[in-house]
Amino acid sequence: MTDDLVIDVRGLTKRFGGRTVVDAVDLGVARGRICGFLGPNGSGKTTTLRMICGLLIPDAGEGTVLGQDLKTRRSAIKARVGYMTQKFGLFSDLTIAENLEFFARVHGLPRRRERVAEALEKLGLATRSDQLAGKLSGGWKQRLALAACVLHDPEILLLDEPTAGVDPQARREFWDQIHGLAADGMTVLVSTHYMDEAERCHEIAYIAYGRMLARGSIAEVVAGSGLKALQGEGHLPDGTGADRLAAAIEARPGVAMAAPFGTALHVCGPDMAALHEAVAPWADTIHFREASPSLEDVFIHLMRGAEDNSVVVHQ
Ligand SMILES: Nc1ncnc2c1ncn2[C@@H]1O[C@H](COP(=O)(O)OP(=O)(O)OP(=O)(O)O)[C@@H](O)[C@H]1O
Repeated sequence: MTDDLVIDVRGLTKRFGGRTVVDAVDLGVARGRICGFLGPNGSGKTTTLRMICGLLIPDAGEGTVLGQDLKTRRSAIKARVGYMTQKFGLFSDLTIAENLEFFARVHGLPRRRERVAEALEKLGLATRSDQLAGKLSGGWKQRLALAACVLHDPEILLLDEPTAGVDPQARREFWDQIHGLAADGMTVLVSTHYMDEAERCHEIAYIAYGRMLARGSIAEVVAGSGLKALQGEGHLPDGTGADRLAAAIEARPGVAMAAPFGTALHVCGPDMAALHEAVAPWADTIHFREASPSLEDVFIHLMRGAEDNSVVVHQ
């Protein structure tokens, strides 16, 4: 194990039927880091998380989680990892405290009452402990699910789209909780489709069609994509806004994608000179300035360049 890598896996591979849904994925995450796991639907994020927490046996690959061998020490890994699934099951007719007591019992935890009290306190649930889980808003339900996942004092949290469908304020508070846990030494691997959440991670990993396509800090991933961008604003003489030129500009050579953002147009491609050339027919009246590509631009670009693995190959 590399010194402080608490997740250190290489070549992780999983096949279902004839399809390789996770294909030779390498991932290292150091203690106390929050790593965002991004990628299109069905790209293998959940499957990777399940292999890392010892729930699913990889078909190939090796590595350690918390220094424990992924192949031979799955039970030891499971005991020290908290895993919040996409549809984490809570009992709607039990209170917050009763739900936590139930999970503490399932884990066979000693000092149940104290642990529940600690989790309630740590995640800001103490004042609501008597509320029925079924009556909570989406954000509070997710917070309760998070409390249930940390009851057994895990050292790693694997969170699978924990805030899907939760409003921005509640998502922000949820992320504040995640940062609080990480500040205390928790390592977090969290899958998400939200770009603002990716930006709250220390580092990100982007997977498409089972393959890891980008890894690093946001600045590293954006720079590594080699993508350049122009931002266009203004109107043509006939009143057409820059945002309406997306299709025409995307069809030009050298343009990987063009997309409206409000009244502005975002144009991306691998070569800045080619981008300027592509927008030249409109540049008299539309003002195009060089911009940094967004993380979303980079992800869409990576995904379009990746090979679709959704076709079943029967062997
Ligand atoms: N037990 C299984 N049997 C067969 N196929 C499966 C199984 N589990 C997952 N898959 C397939 O593997 C692929 C990867 O699924 P996975 O859930 O890991 O993707 P994901 O990136 O988490 O997707 P999402 O963002 O939609 O949650 C999908 O095509 C899925 O249908």
